[in-house]
Amino acid sequence: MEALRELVEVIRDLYLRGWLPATSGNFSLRMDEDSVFITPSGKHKGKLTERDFALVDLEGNLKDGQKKPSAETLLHLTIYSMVPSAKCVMHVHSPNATVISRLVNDKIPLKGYELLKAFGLDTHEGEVVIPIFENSQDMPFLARKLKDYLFEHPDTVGFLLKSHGVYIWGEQVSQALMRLEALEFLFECELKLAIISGK
Ligand SMILES: CSCCC(=O)C(=O)COP(=O)(O)O
Ligand SMILES: [Zn+2]
Repeated sequence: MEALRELVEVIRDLYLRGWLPATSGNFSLRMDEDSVFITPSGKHKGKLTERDFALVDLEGNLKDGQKKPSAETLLHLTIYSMVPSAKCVMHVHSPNATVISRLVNDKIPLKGYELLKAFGLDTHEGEVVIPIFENSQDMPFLARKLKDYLFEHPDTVGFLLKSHGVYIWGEQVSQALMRLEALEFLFECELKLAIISGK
């Protein structure tokens, strides 16, 4: 399947960028109303193939085979249920996302950047807010927090888990990747500005 092949290539590339160290990160692709391909838990992301993906329904039940879906499957499924346009979800442990999540509380407002157009804004004058949730191993708890937030803020484009990493989604693999690259760049800019201004 073309989109899954494309996603596997993207994952390898992101691994080589150093955004998926030590088996971290997870990725999914919505196939139809009730089927999602998701990366297996604990697998090295530089060596993944299309055959490694688990197929689950929107409640996280395996639809076939014996694969162990990502431990963070519930977060992917919450995004698909709350953002019907989302067809691909990416989660990485990129350095800038992880560092900025530790430095800032609650949310990161991104304003004035030309690259905000990656999120569908017409001009640099708009604002994109990236919320930061406390990290937790309790996925149902985290999924409830995320669901409540997305209900209140339906235009959300992604979020951070504190000291953990970033989640982003898109209407197809290429849009999710573009938005991930844009966010990582904007986080790097914000971190550099914080260093320069001594904040
Ligand atoms: C070794 S990374 C810790 C788990 C994690 O945060 C992650 O992104 C990967 O979890 P998965 O179950 O999808 O392999
Ligand atoms: Zn993670």
